Amino acid sequence: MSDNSLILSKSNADTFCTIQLTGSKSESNRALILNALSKGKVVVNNLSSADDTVILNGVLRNLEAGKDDATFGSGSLTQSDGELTANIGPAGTAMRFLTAYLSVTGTAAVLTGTERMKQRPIGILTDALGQLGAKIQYAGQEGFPPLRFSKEFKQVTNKVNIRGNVSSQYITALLLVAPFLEKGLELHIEGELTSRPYVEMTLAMMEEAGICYNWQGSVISIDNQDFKDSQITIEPDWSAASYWYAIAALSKDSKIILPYLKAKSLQGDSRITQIMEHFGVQSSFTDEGLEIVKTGDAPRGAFFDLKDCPDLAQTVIVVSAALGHNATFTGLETLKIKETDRIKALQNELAKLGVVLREDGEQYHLECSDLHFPEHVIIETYEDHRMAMAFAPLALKIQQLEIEEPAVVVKSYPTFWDDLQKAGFTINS
Ligand SMILES: O=C(O)C1=C[C@@H](OP(=O)(O)O)[C@@H](O)[C@H](O)C1
Ligand SMILES: C=C(OP(=O)(O)O)C(=O)O
Repeated sequence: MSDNSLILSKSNADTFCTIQLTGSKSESNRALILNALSKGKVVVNNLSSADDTVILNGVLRNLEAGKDDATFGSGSLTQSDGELTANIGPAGTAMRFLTAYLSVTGTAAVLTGTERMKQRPIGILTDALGQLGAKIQYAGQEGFPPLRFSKEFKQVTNKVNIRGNVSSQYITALLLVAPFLEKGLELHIEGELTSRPYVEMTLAMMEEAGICYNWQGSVISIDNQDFKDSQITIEPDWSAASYWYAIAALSKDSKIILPYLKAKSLQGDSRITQIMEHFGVQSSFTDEGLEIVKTGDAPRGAFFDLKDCPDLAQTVIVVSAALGHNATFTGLETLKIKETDRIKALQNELAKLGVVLREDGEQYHLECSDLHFPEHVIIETYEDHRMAMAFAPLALKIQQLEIEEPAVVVKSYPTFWDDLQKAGFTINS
């Protein structure tokens, strides 16, 4: 065992528990921007404890209070040589949403993040903001963070073109600030729109905050308008729920209750209910919450398109591998620019079980003919919370599952390891 790892095991293969999940980080981070732009008219309830949310909240609260020497989670706001720097650590949504927010509010600051964040592209968003009139400079490599924002913002047009196939977060960032823009926004999305449910979530939450919009074909228009006094209540995180589906799927028998998840969710990752039917897990919404049960009866799915729910990819691919289901996946293009290159990370770690994830143009084939479960496997996590959480359920199949850098889970699900213990997993460090 290395210094920074934990060993996970489970003495029996049945899982019966009730787990209270934290709020959705996607909903929370949208709500925080709406709260800040509305000057508090939009009130947020049940904010996520995800580090990505703690960071965005910290930046916004400290900017509001005029502070310049604060740390919050793995983020900070500091002043040096007369320049204010916001460090948002690994939080993609914080980086993208703040890029739009700092631009249009004319906040002179530098926005930076982890070394990985400096490799995650942002040029599509800075170009779009440039079309609106923002003056953003690259403080490092062109097209990537860190970014330097200027004190002045003068809107020159409301028409903006943006590519839709790299990250929906660029589009969400622009939509969130649109009601604040003097001339409003007419956003023309070019090409395919990836992660579409996240854009739908943004607009639905803006509607809750009293904002009217018009979405026709590939054009979304939002006029300059005021927010209304409103309350937004954040639903628990469906991406976090997906790991409990994986645990149910790999258990012999299971009944897991996840309170407050809704059948009609704004989160596209609620698609996990349908996907997991293919792995023998059934969902029902009861008075106690979402109940997930292993039935074992599975219409074997052999093809999954995850373009609408990329954050489910690791969960679903690992479950499929562990059950020995060969399958083909599409819609995985954006995985290479997330917390790590998730395709490479999956390929490396699945190889330890004899499973191959073979790239074939836009398709990825999962080939499980050599699947085996060694007694002790070490899983690397690549600074990616979802690598740790997607592989953890394998402790139901592997006697000693060692997870490197387990603290990565804090990004979206800080109590993940505690919750596993509640569910009967044993953790040794
Ligand atoms: O808007 C959001 O809250 C998110 C959008 C998705 O990113 P992409 O649009 O880059 O796929 C998703 O992967 C991310 O975890 C959260
Ligand atoms: C991709 C993710 O986050 P982000 O892009 O916001 O860093 C994620 O949580 O899986």
